[in-house]
Amino acid sequence: MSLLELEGVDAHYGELQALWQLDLRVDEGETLAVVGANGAGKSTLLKTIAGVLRPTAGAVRFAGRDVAGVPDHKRVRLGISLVPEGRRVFRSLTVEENLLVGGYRRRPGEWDLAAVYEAFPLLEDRRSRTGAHLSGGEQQATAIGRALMANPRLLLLDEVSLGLAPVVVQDIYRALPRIAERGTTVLVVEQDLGQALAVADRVQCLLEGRTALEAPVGSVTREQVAAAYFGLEEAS
Ligand SMILES: Nc1ncnc2c1ncn2[C@@H]1O[C@H](COP(=O)(O)OP(=O)(O)OP(=O)(O)O)[C@@H](O)[C@H]1O
Repeated sequence: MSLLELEGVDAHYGELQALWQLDLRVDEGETLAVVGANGAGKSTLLKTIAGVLRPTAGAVRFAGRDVAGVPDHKRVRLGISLVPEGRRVFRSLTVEENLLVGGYRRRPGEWDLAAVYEAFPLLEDRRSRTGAHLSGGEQQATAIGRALMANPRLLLLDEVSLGLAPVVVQDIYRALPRIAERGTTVLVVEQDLGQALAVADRVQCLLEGRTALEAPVGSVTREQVAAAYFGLEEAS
C-alpha cells in the first residue's frame, strides 16, 4: 500500500482550476520529486496534501485513510509535515529554539536534536544564533529540521533551492538521503531538474495542473523529463 495516494484530484482558486484530475502516489520509504515550470501546480499539490487547500474533487488518502476532511494541524499529528516555500523560520528564536518548537507536538520516532544536527552539521555550529542572523541556506536547513522534529512519516519540501546559491543548495540536498535512510518518506517539489533527479527514486512532472510524465528516475533521461517539463512533443 502506498503511504500517500491522490486520485482524480481537482483544485481551484475561485474560478481558476490549478489541478486537473491528478493521480499521485508516494510509497513508504521512497523519495518522489515533483517537477514542473512556474504555475504548473506544484505548490497547489503540496497545499492539498498538507490540508491547507481543500480539493474540489477526488480523494486524498494517507496510510489508507481518507484525509479530505482533516485540517492541516491534525495532518501534522498524522505524520504529514510541510516545509513551505520561503522557509519562514522564527526570526527572534535561535536555531535550537526553532527546532524545539517543531517538536512541540511530536510523534514518537527517531528525529530529535541530535539526529537533525547529524543530518545538517552546519546547524550545530549555529544552534545559538537567531533566525534573523542566519543565511538563506541556514534558514532552509532550520526549516527542514523543524519539520523533522515532529517525526513525520511524510516530509513535503517546497522549492528547497529557491533563491539559494548552487553550492548552498548542494549542502541542503546532501541531507536528503540521510533523511530517507531514517525511514522518512519525502516528496520534494523542485524547479531545478538536476537536483530533483539526483535525489529522487521516482519523478512526476506536472504541466498546467496535469501529469505530463511519471517514471522511476533510472528509466528516463533528463531530456525526456525536460521535454515533459516544457510540454514538448518528445514527452509523449
Ligand atoms: N492563492 C492563489 N490565488 C489564485 N491563484 C493562485 C493562487 N496560488 C496559485 N495560483 C494559481 O494556480 C496555478 C498553479 O500555481 P502553483 O503555485 O501551484 O504553481 P507552482 O507549480 O507551484 O509554481 P511556482 O513554482 O511559481 O510556485 C497558477 O496558475 C497560479 O497562478
